Amino acid sequence: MSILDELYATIEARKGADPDSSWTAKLLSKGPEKCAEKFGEEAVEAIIEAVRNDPQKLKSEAADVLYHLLVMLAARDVPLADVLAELSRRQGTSGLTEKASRGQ
Ligand SMILES: N=c1c2ncn([C@@H]3O[C@H](COP(=O)(O)OP(=O)(O)OP(=O)(O)O)[C@@H](O)[C@H]3O)c2ncn1[C@@H]1O[C@H](COP(=O)(O)O)[C@@H](O)[C@H]1O
Repeated sequence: MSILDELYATIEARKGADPDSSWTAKLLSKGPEKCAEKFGEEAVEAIIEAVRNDPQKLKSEAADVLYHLLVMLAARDVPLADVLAELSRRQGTSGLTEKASRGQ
């Protein structure tokens, strides 16, 4: 099991837990829209560090982005396995082919 699988399982286990007992439970209790908003904030923070070219801070912000992506997926009951399967499906196909298949 990868660290992402383990983290997703931990996040899933926090659903319905006492919001005072865990940051994840508290965030999930605020609903999927709040989880999405939080993901957006963390993504912007990562973008800022990438533009500033601060690799140490970018590493930390990227970890926050991954964590909040998993919380957002869990909040909408989208299994991490489905996202990984989609990435697997795309393996070996050109990014240009992928873009064309979406009509872009
Ligand atoms: N990876 C993380 C992780 N990354 C970031 N965060 C939290 O996400 C929050 C985001 O930081 P912010 O400064 O934006 O949050 P804030 O200012 O406190 O909140 P706002 O008022 O801005 O909404 C911080 O409080 C971090 O602690 C995380 N919280 C939990 N995890 C993982 O989730 C597991 C379960 O955590 P709990 O649910 O807290 O037990 C942990 O063992 C970790 O592995």
